[in-house]
Amino acid sequence: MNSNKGMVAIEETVNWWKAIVESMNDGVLVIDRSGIVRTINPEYTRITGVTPDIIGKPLVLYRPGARLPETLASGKSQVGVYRKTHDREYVVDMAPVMLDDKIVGAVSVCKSLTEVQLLTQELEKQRQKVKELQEQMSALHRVRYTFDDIIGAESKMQDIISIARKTAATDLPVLIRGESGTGKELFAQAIHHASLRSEKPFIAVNCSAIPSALIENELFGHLDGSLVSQSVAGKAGLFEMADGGTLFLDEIGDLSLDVQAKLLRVLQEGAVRRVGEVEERRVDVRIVASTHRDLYQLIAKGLFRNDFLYRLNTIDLQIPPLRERKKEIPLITSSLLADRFEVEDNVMMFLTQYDWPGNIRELRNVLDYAMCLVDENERISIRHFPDFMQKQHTLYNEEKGILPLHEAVEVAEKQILVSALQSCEPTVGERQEIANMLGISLATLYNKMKKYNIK
Ligand SMILES: Nc1ncnc2c1ncn2[C@@H]1O[C@H](COP(=O)(O)OP(=O)(O)OP(=O)(O)O)[C@@H](O)[C@H]1O
Repeated sequence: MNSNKGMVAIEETVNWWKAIVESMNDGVLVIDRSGIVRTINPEYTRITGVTPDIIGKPLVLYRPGARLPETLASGKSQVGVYRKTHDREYVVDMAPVMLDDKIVGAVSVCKSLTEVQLLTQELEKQRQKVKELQEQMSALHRVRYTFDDIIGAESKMQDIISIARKTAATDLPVLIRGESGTGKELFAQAIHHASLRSEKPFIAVNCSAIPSALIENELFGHLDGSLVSQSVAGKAGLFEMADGGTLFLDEIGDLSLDVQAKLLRVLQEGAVRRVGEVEERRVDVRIVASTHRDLYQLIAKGLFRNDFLYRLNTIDLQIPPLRERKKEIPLITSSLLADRFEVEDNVMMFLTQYDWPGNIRELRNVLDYAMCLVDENERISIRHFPDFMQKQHTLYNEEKGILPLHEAVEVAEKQILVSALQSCEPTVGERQEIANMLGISLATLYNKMKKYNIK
C-alpha cells in the first residue's frame, strides 16, 4: 500500500518535471550517463529539426558532431557554443547532471540564433534611441548666449562684464541682481558658456513660476508614490539633471523660507535627497541665482534668510536698468536692428526720452514692432513705434488737447533736460558738457534744473 503511494508520488513528480521541460522557451535535450537520449522538448525540435524518435537512442549515432558527450565525460559545462546544421543556427549551453556528486547525465539547452540576433538588434536599436534622447537632452540644456551677445558700452557695464568673465573660470556662486529685462539670464548663460562646465547642462528654473507645493519635487526629485498621485514615477530633480553643470535659480527672492533652508543644506552638503528618500546623492552643481527684488529688504522683513544670501552672493553682479544707461541706447538699438533697416534722425532722441520699464527686453520688442511696421525702402520713424510711446513723447495732452505754445515749450524743454541729464554722471564736468551741447551756460542749466525740479 505504502510502496504504491510512493510510486504514485514519483510518477507525479516525473510528470511535473516533464511538463516544465515541455513548456520551456529554450530547446532542451537530456542524455543519461551512457549517452542515450532520454528526452527532448518541442522547442528543441523547432530549433534544431531533431525529432522525438531520437529518444532512447545514442546521441553520437544520430548527431555525430554533438559536443554534449564531452560534457558528460569531463563534467565541465560549455557555454554559448555556436552550432549550425543545414540552415539552422543556434547557440547551446551544456552542463553535466549531478546526483550525489556523480555525473548521471548531461543536459543541452539551446536558443535559436535568429532569436538571439533579433534580441541583439532590438537591444542595439534601444541603445541608439537612448543615445539620441541623451543628445537631445543635452542640446536642450545648451546655452544660447555667450559674452559676445552682451552689449554694454558704458564703463559700469564694462566693469560688470569683466567681473562676470573672471567668475566664469571659477566655481563660485554668483548672484545677479537687476530689474526684469536687464539681461540677468543672458549673463548667467554667458558665465556658463565661458566656464569649464560648458559641455554639461545649464538648467534654468524660474522659482516664482513653480507652485510652492511642487518646488521641492522639482529641485530635489522624488521617489515613487511620494507625491499625492501614487502613479507618478520616481524622478530625478533639477539638481541631479544639472550635475556637472550650472543651475540657474531665477527669481530666488520668491522662494519660501522653508525651501530656502532646504536649498541652503544642499549647497552646504553638496548632496541632495529626493523627496521620500533616505539616501543622499552627491551632486556637483554651480549655482547662479538672480532676482529683481531687494533681498536686504526681504531679510529685514524676515522673508529671506541672510545665511542663504551669503551662500549665493560670493560674486554679486548688479545690472543697472536701461534708464540709468541711456547713453547705450543708440548702440543697443543699432545692434538689435537687422542690417537692412535705417532710422530717421530723431528716432534715437525719441528712444532716449523713454524710460524703458521693461529694459532691454522692451527695447528689443518695440524695435521688432517697428521693423514689422515699416515699409520696404522706408526709414524707421517715430510713427512706427507703439502708440503708448508716441503719446508719452508728443506734446499732446489728452485732457487739454493741444497745449498753449508756452506750455508746450516748457514741456519740451523739461523733456530734453531730463533726457540729457539722465545720460550723464552728476559731476560738474559732465553737466558743463551737457550745457555746451544744449547751447546754454552752466548757470542757466542749473536754473532750469531748479525750475523744473530736476535732481
Ligand atoms: N546687455 C544686453 N545686450 C544684449 N541683449 C540684452 C542685454 N540685456 C538684455 N538683453 C536682451 O533682453 C532680453 C531679456 O534678457 P534676460 O531674459 O536675460 O533678462 P532678465 O533680466 O533675466 O529678465 P527677467 O528677470 O524678466 O527674467 C533678451 O532678449 C536678451 O537677449
